Amino acid sequence: MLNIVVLDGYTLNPGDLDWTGLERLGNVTIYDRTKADEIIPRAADAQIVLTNKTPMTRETISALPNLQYIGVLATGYNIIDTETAKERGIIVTNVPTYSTQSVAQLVFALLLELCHHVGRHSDAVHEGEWTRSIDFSFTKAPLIELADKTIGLIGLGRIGRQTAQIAQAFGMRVLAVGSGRRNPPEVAGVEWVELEELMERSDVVSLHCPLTPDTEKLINAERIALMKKSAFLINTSRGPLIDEQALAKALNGGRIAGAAVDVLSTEPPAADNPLLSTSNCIITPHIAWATKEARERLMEIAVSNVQNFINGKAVNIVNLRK
Ligand SMILES: NC(=O)c1ccc[n+]([C@@H]2O[C@H](COP(=O)([O-])OP(=O)(O)OC[C@H]3O[C@@H](n4cnc5c(N)ncnc54)[C@H](O)[C@@H]3O)[C@@H](O)[C@H]2O)c1
Ligand SMILES: O=C(O)[C@H](O)CO
Repeated sequence: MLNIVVLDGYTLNPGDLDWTGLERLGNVTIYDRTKADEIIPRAADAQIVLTNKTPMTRETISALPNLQYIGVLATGYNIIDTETAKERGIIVTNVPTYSTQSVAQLVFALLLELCHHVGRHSDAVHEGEWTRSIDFSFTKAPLIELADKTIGLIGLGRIGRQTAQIAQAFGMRVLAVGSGRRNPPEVAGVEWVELEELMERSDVVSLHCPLTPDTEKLINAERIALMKKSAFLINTSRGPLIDEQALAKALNGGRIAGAAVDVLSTEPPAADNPLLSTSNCIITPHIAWATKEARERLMEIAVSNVQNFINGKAVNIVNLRK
C-alpha cells in the first residue's frame, strides 16, 4: 500500500465531510496544517502528497525521493513548483470545475454588495436609523443598477464563463481578455478585447485568470489608471494578481469607486496589508470555493484523482504537458 500524506486537510474538511474514500486507497495520514519546516519530515515516506495551500518548492520536492504524485486540493496550483516536479517525473494534478458555480456566485455577492451596500443598510436599520428617520426610505450610499453596465473578465475559462452567463442575466455587456496565446473561441455575447481596452471600457473588472509569473501584479498602477472613476474591481482568483499598494492608493484617492476581493497576496494577511485599512474595499477570507456543495465535489474529485494515479491512468495533470 502507498503512503498518502495530506498536509493541510482542515479547510477542505473542518469536520463536516469524511476522508474514508481516500483512506481506502493507502496508508493515510492527515494533518490539519503543516508548517514549512514540518513538510519534509512529515512527507519523507510518502509516495503521494496532497496539499491545498502548503507550498511544494524546488527545495522541498528535491528532498523527497519517494514522492511520485502531488495532488493539489484546489483548482489553482500556483503553490507548486511544477517544473521541478516535472524534472523529477512527479505527477501534479489539480481539481478543476468543483467550485465554478460557487465562485461565480461569490463574484455577484461581492458586486451586489458594492452596488447596494446591503450590510451597511441593515446595520443602520438595526442601529435605529430607520426608526428615527422622517422618511419611509433612506440611503447610506449611492445605489447602482447593473443592467446596461459593462463587465470586463480577465480570463474566460470555467469561472469566467459562468460569471459571464450570470452577468448577461443581469443585462450586462461582457468584455473578455484571454491568455493571448491563440485565437480566442467565439463565446455567445462576449466581446474579446485587449487588456487596455477592457480596463478603459468596463464598469466592473473581474479577475479569473490563474496566478503565473506572467500574471503577477497584472493589475498595477498604470492599468488601474485606465479604469473609469466609477468602476469596481473584483478579485476572486489569486491575491498576487493585484499590486495591493497601488490598489489601496487608487481607492483611498477616489481613483476608482470600490473593490471587493476574496484573496490577498499573503493569506492570512499581515496586519499591515494596505487593503485592510481601505474603507471602500470589501474583503472576504478566501471563501469562494468553500460552500459545502463545492467541498463535497472537491473531496470526490481529489479521491478519484488519487485512484486514477494509482491505476496508472492519471487525470487532471497540470505539469507534464508541452
Ligand atoms: N477564490 C476561490 O476560492 C477560488 C476557487 C477556484 C479557483 N480560484 C482561482 O480561479 C482561477 C480560475 O479558475 P478556472 O476554474 O476558471 O480556471 P480555468 O483554467 O478554467 O480558466 C482560466 C482561464 O484564464 C486564462 N488565462 C491564462 N492566462 C491569462 C492571462 N494572462 N490573461 C487572461 N486570461 C488568462 C486561461 O486561458 C483560461 O481560459 C484559478 O486559477 C484559481 O486561482 C479561486
Ligand atoms: O483554487 C482553488 O480551488 C481555491 O482557491 C481554493 O483553494
